[in-house]
Parts: sequence; structure tokens; C-alpha cells
Amino acid sequence: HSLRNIDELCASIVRSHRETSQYRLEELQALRWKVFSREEIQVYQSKTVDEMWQHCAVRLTEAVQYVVEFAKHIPGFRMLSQNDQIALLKTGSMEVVLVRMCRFFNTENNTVFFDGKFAGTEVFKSLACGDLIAAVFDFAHGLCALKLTEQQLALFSALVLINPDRPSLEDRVRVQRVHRSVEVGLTHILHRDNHDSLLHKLYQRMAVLRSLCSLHMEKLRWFSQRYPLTAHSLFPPLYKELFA
Ligand SMILES: CCS(=O)(=O)c1ccc(CC(=O)Nc2nc(-c3ccccc3)c(C(=O)c3ccccc3CC(C)C)s2)cc1
Repeated sequence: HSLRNIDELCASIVRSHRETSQYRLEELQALRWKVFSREEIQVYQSKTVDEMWQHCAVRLTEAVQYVVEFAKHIPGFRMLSQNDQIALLKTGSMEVVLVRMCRFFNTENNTVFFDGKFAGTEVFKSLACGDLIAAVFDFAHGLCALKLTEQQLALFSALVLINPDRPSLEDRVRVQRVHRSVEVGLTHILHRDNHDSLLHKLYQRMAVLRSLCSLHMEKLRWFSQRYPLTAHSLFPPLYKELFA
């Protein structure tokens, strides 16, 4: 790995992250105190379980579509086979959405940017999966505490996505090679930022991420069994393709 290659790899991943975030950090910062009124919260809480799940699935699918775009611009990712790209996105896209949440989570009032304003956990009450929402908020809190820069977040997102341990990969060795180059990039960035201790903490967060995503899949299975019509006909196709 010549230093030039590593710098080029980092630059392209950071550029891809910036171009595939629906909102710039400044925009989210400017909206931080725009929270839902009691009446608006009441409207969310009076939705039925399947209406609220459908509403979240649409939002999540939109966030996942941007993650797919992010992946496509990562140099090593494009070189992988179609099947391996899908296999990595199937399990990794939700994890990257959760990692990106540290951009749109306000730790001061425990709210997340959702539907144009910042929402507390009470907004998601009608989802009937308080444990998933509490776990997602806790995870976002923990990640925000690491105060990642956009560059560190971009490299960490790529590292989470290009995971050679995913099931049903055809060319695991090739994924390992790309994973290692991204890891060298992240280590390089953290060293340059004089924050070497962060890598170990980020690996600990990755373990929490996996359990959070399996909790999400478990809830999705519960939901699809209880509301088969909504899950099969009204969920966005990409959501079904990736999560069902
Ligand atoms: C990510 C790029 S960005 O420009 O920063 C950006 C761009 C756009 C937005 C707006 C946005 O889509 N916010 C969403 N919030 C949540 C959410 C909802 C419940 C709690 C915590 C966050 C969404 C979800 O549906 C979600 C996300 C992760 C895990 C679980 C869920 C809900 C489950 C039940 C499907 S989508 C925010 C930020």
C-alpha cells in the first residue's frame, strides 16, 4: 500500500459519503431544535401498528437507497461480483444507516431526525417495538459519544459495509483484501487525527451493531407474520429485497 494509494482511497470514500448523505451536517445542526409538537406526536401515536411500520419502512428504504449509492462509489466495492455486492448490502446497509444516525441524533434532548423534525422515542410508540427503538437510541448515543468526524464516519461506514465475515460470499478473499485496505485507510486517518485509541472502540461498536440488526430482523419477522398484507404489498420493494 503506497501512501498515495491510501490517500486516494480515503479521499474517494469521503467524497462518496459526502455525496450520498441526504443532508449536510450543517443542515442537520440548523434543524436540531425543531422538535415535534404535542399535537404532531399525538398524530404519530394514533397511527395503527401497520401504518407506522409502513411509514418507517418508507423512511428506512430511502436512507438505505443512499447507502447503496455510497457503496457503489467505493473503489474496491465496485470490483466485487454482483452477488457479493448484494450479499454485503443485504446485511450491511441497515448497519450503515445505524452508523450514520450519529449525524442526525441530538444527544442533548435524545431525539432523532425523522420526517423533517427531531423526534423522541415517544413518536415511535405505535410501532409496538419499544425495545428496538430504545436499543437504536442507545446505540446512537454511544456512537455520538465518540465524536467521529465526517471523514472518520465515512471510513467506518465503508469498513462496516465491506465485511468479509458476511454469509454466502462467493469470493471472501477478495472482500478481505478490500476490507483490509479500508482498515489501513481508517487507521491512517485516525493516526493523522492523533486518535489511535478510537479504532478499538469502533470495533466494539460493530459488535453492538450486529445484535441491533438481528433485533430489527426479529421485529420485522414478527411484523410480517402479524401483518402479512402490509409487509408483502405495501413495503417498498427494496426493503423486502434487503430485509425480508
Ligand atoms: C443518513 C443520511 S442523513 O442525511 O444524515 C439523514 C437523512 C434522512 C433522515 C431522516 C430519516 O430517514 N430518519 C429516520 N429515522 C429512523 C428512526 C426510526 C426510529 C428510531 C430511530 C431512527 C428511521 C428508521 O426507519 C429506522 C432507522 C434505523 C433503525 C430503525 C428504524 C425504524 C425501524 C422500526 C424500521 S429513518 C435522517 C438523516
